[in-house]
Amino acid sequence: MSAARASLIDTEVAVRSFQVCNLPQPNSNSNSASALGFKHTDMSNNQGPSQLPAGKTKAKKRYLKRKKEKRKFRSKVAHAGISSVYIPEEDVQEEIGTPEATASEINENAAILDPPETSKRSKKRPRLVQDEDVNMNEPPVEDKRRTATPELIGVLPSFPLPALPNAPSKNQLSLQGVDKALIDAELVSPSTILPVLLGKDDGGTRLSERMRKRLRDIGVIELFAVQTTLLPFLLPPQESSRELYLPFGPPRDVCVSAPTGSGKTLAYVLPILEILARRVVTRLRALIVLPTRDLVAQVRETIEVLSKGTNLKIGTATGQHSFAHEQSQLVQDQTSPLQGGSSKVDILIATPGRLIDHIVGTPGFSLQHLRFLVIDEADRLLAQSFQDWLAQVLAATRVPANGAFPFVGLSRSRDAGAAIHKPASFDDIVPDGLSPTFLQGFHSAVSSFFLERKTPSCQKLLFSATLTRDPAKIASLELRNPKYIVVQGRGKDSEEGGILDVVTERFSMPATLSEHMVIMEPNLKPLVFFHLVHTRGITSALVFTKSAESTTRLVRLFEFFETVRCENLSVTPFAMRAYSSDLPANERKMILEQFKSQRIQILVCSDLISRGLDISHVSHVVSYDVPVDMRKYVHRVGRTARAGRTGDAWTLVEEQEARYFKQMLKEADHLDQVKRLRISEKDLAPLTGHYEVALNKLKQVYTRQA
Ligand SMILES: Nc1ncnc2c1ncn2[C@@H]1O[C@H](COP(=O)(O)OP(=O)(O)OP(=O)(O)O)[C@@H](O)[C@H]1O
Repeated sequence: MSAARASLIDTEVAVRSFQVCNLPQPNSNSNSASALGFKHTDMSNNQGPSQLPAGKTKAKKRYLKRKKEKRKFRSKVAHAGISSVYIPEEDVQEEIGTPEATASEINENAAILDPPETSKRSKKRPRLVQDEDVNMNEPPVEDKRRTATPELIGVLPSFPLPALPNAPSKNQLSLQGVDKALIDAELVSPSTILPVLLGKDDGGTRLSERMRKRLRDIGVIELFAVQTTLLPFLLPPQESSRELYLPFGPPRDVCVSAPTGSGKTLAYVLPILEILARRVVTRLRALIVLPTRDLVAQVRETIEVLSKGTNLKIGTATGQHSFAHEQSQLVQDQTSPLQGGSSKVDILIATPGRLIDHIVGTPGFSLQHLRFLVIDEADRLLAQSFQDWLAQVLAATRVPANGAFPFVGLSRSRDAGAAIHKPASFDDIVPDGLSPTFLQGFHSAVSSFFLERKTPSCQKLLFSATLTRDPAKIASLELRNPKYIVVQGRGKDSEEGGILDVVTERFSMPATLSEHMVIMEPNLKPLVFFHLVHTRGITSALVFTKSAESTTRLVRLFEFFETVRCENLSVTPFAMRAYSSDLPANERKMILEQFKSQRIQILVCSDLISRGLDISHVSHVVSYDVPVDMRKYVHRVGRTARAGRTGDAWTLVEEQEARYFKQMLKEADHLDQVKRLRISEKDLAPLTGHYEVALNKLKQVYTRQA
């Protein structure tokens, strides 16, 4: 069969299918057939019998006769007013040449299939789109560029014009890539407090009767928001169900962001003491890491006060004493190869440097039994990478992946890995504890139901007023299903705002803090400071400078000034002292004691003590030199207005620094909170004479030194 013939057959098939559907025939068929050179009888014209070939067959005659009868019948029907019978001419014509099909059969089929309206419509052009194709839910969008006929506009579907998607909001963008746990943080209002009740009823605090009594004894009558949130999370409801270790349901780690002075220390100290109070044997079960010796001493004091009557032993490792002395204070037995170490303390408070020294170099010092690992001032400690302290501490709390016994203490090597993971023979092992980490070490050697692999129960608790959201730093902590708790400060009511504030590192401030800035010429800065000291009712102030040199100069100038001012007056000069890391430890301790007992009214220091230091009576904080970043600002001003007390913070800003400082506050969404204090020359006039004398005296001192 040639391709041309195949094409013709296809054409005929198409024509038939059109007939069945009663659609008009495409005219092109006959044209295409003739164009291909085939002799083709054009059946589309309504030709009469005269055009038939001369020799008629019987069938054709019969057909013509019937056709004639049909015409007669049609004209009769028309006369009778019956117009609903449809007899398509085309169908009749098509049947010519197919003698089997009679005109009456065709006529019958046509009458059944097609109502008269259809016959009219079939003559029209087929509609491109049916009405029901158009989505009625969407209003048609008029495309003015199209020049369609009104008929087409009515029937064509309308598609929305392309448009740019809505840009994500700034808030949405801020949350992108942020740890899901942080987005799901629990937001806590500072007003969430609980009373500390005496007697059987714990008032929802989950604290034991003994602990509540102890708190009342030291004047704590209610728990602050961060404490009321964390205690129920860390303490099971029943005292009797407080297991030391949870090998089959390891606890979740916790990250807490709460303003300065909001009571974060008690929030971790109380649950640690409550859980460890059940221990029988002394092991190192809680490790608290802090960035400075001063903070270690402060937290130790708090724990000692609250742990009275529990028999828990507390130790510190800060490097303040000799290494050998610390070793003897921390480890019972430095000679026996005890699997879990042999600790003299239940709770160790340490700075990271000295802690690593003990992990690496103290025989019998082990973190295998650790139940709590607290990292206070977490953002600052995570920023410290010396000796890779965090990785070493985490490694010391778990068993190595190869399943070797975690054997500690016999190596004095400086290589921590060697000390912690040194494999030992089974004979060397002297089991002395049942912490999950300890038991994990046995798994590879002894297969037993009782020694089936347990999950370490070491729970990490992170705290800061300026918690980092840096995913890399958080990842380095290897947190287990962490829960974030965010205590909102002043003016942070909305849920979205609370999380966004943490995510965008806009830190909360205590609600009781008032903040001011004074912008002045640089040469007037000391005089402005002296003016504030004498006119703003200072009783106890912390003053922050940018360097030890700046501290020394300010203290000397102030001493000269006070001497001159008080010469002719019967008043006691203000006592101001410098507090810096250059001073020997015991002198620093003494100065701090004098400040705490208010024998010194003004302490001038660097950012060394801007974090964590808790001195309740500090009425004012002065940033004599502007802080370099918002974190430092938050911690400096946070030395006042603690635990619900009021406090004032002033920042002295030299004219050329004003733009930078304001921008820093603006970026932290905090500019509105810091009011500008204007001090005129008239205000300063009463002090100018004394100031000039003091300045000259200082110049003489420096000239002599040079
Ligand atoms: N429930 C309480 N009732 C009364 N005083 C409390 C309570 N909880 C804590 N305090 C006191 O509030 C002060 C601030 O507490 P803490 O030092 O723990 O604050 P912080 O949140 O750690 O502050 P920072 O971030 O500056 O270190 C301390 O003097 C503490 O004794």
